[in-house]
Amino acid sequence: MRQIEKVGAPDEAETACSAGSLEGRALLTAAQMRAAEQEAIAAGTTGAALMERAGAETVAALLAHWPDLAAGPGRAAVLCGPGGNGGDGYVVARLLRARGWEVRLHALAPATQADAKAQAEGWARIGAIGDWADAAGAVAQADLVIDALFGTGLARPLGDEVAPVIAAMRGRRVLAVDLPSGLCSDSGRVIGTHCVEADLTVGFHAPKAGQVLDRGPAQCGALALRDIGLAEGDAVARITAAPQGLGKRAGHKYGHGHALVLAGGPGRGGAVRMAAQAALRIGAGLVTLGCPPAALQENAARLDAVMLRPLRDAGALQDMLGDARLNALCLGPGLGVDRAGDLVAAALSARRATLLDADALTAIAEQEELAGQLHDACLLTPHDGEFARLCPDLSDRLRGDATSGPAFSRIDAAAAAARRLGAVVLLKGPDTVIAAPDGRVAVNAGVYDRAAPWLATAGAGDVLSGICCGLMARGFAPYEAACAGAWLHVAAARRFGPGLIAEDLPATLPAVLRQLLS
Ligand SMILES: NC(=O)C1=CN([C@@H]2O[C@H](COP(=O)(O)OP(=O)(O)OC[C@H]3O[C@@H](n4cnc5c(N)ncnc54)[C@H](O)[C@@H]3O)[C@@H](O)[C@H]2O)[C@@H](O)CC1
Ligand SMILES: [K+]
Repeated sequence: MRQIEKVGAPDEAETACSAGSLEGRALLTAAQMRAAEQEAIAAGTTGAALMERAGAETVAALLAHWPDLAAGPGRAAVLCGPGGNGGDGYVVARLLRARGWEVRLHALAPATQADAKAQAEGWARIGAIGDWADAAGAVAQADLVIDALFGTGLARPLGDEVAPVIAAMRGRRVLAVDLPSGLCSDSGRVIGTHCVEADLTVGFHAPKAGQVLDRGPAQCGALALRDIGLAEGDAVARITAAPQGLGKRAGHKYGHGHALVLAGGPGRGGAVRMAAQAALRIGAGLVTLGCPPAALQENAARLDAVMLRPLRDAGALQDMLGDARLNALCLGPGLGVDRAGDLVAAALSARRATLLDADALTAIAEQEELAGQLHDACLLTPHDGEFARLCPDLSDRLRGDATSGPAFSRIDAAAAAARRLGAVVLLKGPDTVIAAPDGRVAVNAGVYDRAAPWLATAGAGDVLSGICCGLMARGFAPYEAACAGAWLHVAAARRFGPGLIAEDLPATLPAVLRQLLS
């Protein structure tokens, strides 16, 4: 994935957005971006001034990103669409030309938006607006391609007349203004089939959801965010940030919570043992692994600090939960589909903080009455396949072809699932989305981080479950535990780096914590 090589690569200083600089940022939809623009216009600025600023910031960002282009002028192909995005393109063309660049500009369609029209007229006084039929030729000869076809106003698939021009971009440096054309600003999905693949995307004001979700990072390349003087308004989600409150007071281990992690039969305990260790590492005072008697010996041979309890069936779990000090439960990894339903029912009736993953999610998907017992102290951590079983209709909308914008997004899907299930949902992926039933949504944008590919390893998700469960034992509410857990999970992977296997994640947590708490 190209953006991962770029961000955090040796040229990091010129790359405006790494995972670090996106942390905590508000994510906007196209409608929210338009509202911020309208608010600024109502407060006295003009659309023309914003467009001028956007164009100037784009040029500044490209010169910062590619110092060799700053050293001397080259040849640019500027591709303009009919709306505001095209308007930004006309500004960029004028500014590059003023710096001595040879600029060939091609309009896909005449400018129709008022400010863009004025910019197009201004450009026409100093340069030519070439035919679209010649755009591919100009692109093939350019040192730099400026994609200013469509931004937040993309409403339908790009026409086939764009395909040869996109094909000609191969091997060229491509800068997308605001968004790579063809990419949906709200979902990060490609509308239709054609989409520009940029090396650098210069976004304005705030990151857009589509820049961090789904195909967004791959199509955007590196992301440079530039201020254009708008005020912060509503946001659809936030990017996760380094968690607060992980320091520990001195005191008895029971003061730091007691997590119960349930395991399946012999030979199925690897995932659960990693989850239990992660829960301990993240600071739960005590962690007990409950497993069928036949698996006790195997687990005992591989665990020391984690306590073991035989747990024959759901009745035994109910008895065990008579101990109110067991304040967080983890059901899922390796549990076994045969036993999962009864155990999940017993766990849910105790109404403790409960993490549900893997086999526990399958049981909930298959037994409607279990879904009805979910409560707001539950955290569900499905990957895409599990999500499809839990909420097939939402998954279908997410996976179906996107033919018009804005398309249904992973944020929409996770938020709808959280509302429907009445529980926190963490939808796993390179762009993990965490949604609470009260409407809060966060995105863990590990995609802009070199750790992401190393996290695609067996058992990594089980460790995430353990981290989140450990945090819930420590008293974090499920949504906060999920946000912190997802962040810590990526931070551990980033710290460990290449060659990571799931076991390394719990072992790396202390170093991550040390850095956070220093
Ligand atoms: N919202 C803001 O605050 C600012 C927006 N600016 C720029 O303006 C852009 C948004 O402008 P617009 O809302 O005009 O949207 P766009 O410029 O993205 O395009 C909208 C126009 O394209 C047409 N269209 C949509 N999809 C099409 C398709 N597949 N094929 C052919 N035509 C299609 C629409 O009918 C409309 O005429 C932003 O992306 C950004 O680049 C900047 O100038 C700065 C300020
Ligand atoms: K664009």
